[in-house]
Amino acid sequence: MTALANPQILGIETILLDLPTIRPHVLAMATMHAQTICLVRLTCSDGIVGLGEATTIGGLAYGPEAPETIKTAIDTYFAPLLAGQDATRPAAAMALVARHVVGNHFAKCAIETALLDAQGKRLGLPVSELLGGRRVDSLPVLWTLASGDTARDIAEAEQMLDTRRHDAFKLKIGKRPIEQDVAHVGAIKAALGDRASVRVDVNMAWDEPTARRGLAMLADAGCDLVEQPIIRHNRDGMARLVALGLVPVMADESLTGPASAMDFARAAAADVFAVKIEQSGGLDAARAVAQIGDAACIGLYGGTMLEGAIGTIASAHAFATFPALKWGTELFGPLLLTEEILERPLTYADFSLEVPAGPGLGIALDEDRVEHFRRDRTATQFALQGA
Ligand SMILES: O=C(O)C[C@H]1C=CC(=O)O1
Ligand SMILES: [Mn+2]
Repeated sequence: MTALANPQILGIETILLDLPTIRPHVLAMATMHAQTICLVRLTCSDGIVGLGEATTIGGLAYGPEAPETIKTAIDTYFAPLLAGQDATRPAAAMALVARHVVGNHFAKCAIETALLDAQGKRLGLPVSELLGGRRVDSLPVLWTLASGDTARDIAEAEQMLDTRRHDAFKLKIGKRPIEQDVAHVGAIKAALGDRASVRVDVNMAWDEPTARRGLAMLADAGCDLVEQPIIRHNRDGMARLVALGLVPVMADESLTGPASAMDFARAAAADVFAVKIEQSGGLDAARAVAQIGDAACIGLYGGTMLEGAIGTIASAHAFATFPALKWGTELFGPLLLTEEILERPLTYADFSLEVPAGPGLGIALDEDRVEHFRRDRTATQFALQGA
């Protein structure tokens, strides 16, 4: 078959979905009450439709893209560029995108996901097999305790342990004075004891002297891992914190793709990499981040941007191919939402998430639910009600 006869990309549709969270999710930079998903549908000339998703946290509070900017970028620049391109060559399509689009990692990730989903459906292979082959069929999943209230967090953790849903917990700190934050961590660790791993994410809220103090106090409180204690670009500061050897330090916001991974690996500026498909610029780039980390003997952890089901499963396919995953994953995004948008919900059991075995991402949307939660429909409804 010649390249010309291959199926082509016909069009790309983007839809914003607003989905409420089960409770407020309190982070240093924002408190979430809902999650907005930019859903991508990529239609090919052979009738195959690939799904992708971009999501972020708190609008523009977390990273350089928001669901609305991602939608605009895809509608205005990505879609015209990709129309008519060979749909069977996701890597070639993404190379074309890379030549014409600077940055926009989250949008690129959503498009790559849709291309891989379509190609997997076409070939009858799961995305993980297209990416070199999965090593595992399920992934350990942690839960973030971030209600803002210690007693409520302990009750939530106990319930997660009882139902065997999660036995590792990440606490969001950095918003309150350090003494209060560490007391909160200590109380939760004391309540859970050896039954659970307790870790923290500071989301860059500390300066380096505060982080030095914080790491010592957190080590005493029984904390297993400290994520991104200081600002993303202070690589040398991260290296100094790692060198203290008090508690493992994980890089998250600092990792924006393979070049940053190389930089942090060379500087020994992390004990662990939180690898995220969106922040890395896509699934392929996330795999490169993981491989660089692994080659530098840095532990790997599968991170989330609190994606919904599509982004979560795209992440799961990528993470399932990682050479190792010492620190597990945090792919719990869909569990933080009140609404299901899949025909069949994802399977969480025995502290893990199952990686689907069907073609492509291996999931299907419940189209009625998607229609119900799309922002343009809700906006129209409100406009009609207001009229
Ligand atoms: O890691 C982050 O910074 C973002 C995200 C991941 C889990 C969670 O609760 O928030
Ligand atoms: Mn983080």
